[in-house]
Amino acid sequence: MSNLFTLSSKLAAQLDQELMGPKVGFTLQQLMELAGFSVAQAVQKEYAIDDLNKNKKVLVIAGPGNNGGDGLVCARHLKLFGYNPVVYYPKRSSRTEFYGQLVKQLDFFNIPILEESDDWLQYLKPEQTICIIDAIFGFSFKSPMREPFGKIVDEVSKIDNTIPVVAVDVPSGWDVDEGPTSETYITPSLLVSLTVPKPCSKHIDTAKTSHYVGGRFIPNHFAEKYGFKTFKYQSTEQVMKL
Ligand SMILES: NC(=O)C1=CN([C@@H]2O[C@H](COP(=O)(O)OP(=O)(O)OC[C@H]3O[C@@H](n4cnc5c(N)ncnc54)[C@H](O)[C@@H]3O)[C@@H](O)[C@H]2O)[C@@H](O)CC1
Ligand SMILES: [K+]
Repeated sequence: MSNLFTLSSKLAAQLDQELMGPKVGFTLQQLMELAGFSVAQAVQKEYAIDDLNKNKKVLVIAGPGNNGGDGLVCARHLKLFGYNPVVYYPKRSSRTEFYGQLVKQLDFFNIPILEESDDWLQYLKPEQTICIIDAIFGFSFKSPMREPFGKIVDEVSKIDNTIPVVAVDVPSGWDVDEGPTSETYITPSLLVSLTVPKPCSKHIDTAKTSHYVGGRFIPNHFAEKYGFKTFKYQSTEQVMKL
């Protein structure tokens, strides 16, 4: 296990609340835009488009909360980067009007959005798909997993990384603090931790999984309050390989 600095699920939620609280004043929209943008940038670094894969898809699986929202934003940026994203969004968030707006933006970009009953399994074939974005659950996941997500995670884990899986913030099904302890979970090829890695990321197998940090939106004095230093991102980069 690495000696990487990590922030517990409780503190990550507290940090998030503080950023969006009255003193700091970020909106969820702002942070999600940067989070989704950074994941798209990590995908571009690890799975670049070339002549062989340019017609393939990127399957973005979006969950019901803000991790899913990061996936919706990421899909839009991937399209701008030249990829062909397809979004599987089985349980749409009705938390705020904002989610409806994100969906409208995907329509505007002609990005297909599959409903729960649509055939998303057709994209679980290496000849069809460059990579899969796991934006199902982030730092608020609590086991056991309810359907339809248990079946979805099972299907993705069955393909055994014949298509690389990119986990947004936390690999879905992993306990945020304890790691892969539940019955079904994603084993990512790439993990993009947002703001700061969560304790579960100490359980990734670094021989098989690349680990990036993204979500470049806090100053050092704020990071220090939570016991860490901001990461040394290069120039205008939105992600850094750990
Ligand atoms: N400061 C940050 O780091 C930021 C984090 N963001 C993202 O927000 C995520 C956290 O978002 P949320 O707090 O909305 O939580 P999540 O997106 O992790 O999950 C919450 C949703 O999952 C459902 N859920 C939880 N456990 C479940 C289970 N066992 N079975 C089925 N459904 C379950 C909940 O009902 C809720 O709808 C982070 O991981 C990150 O991806 C960004 O969007 C914005 C900035
Ligand atoms: K995830």
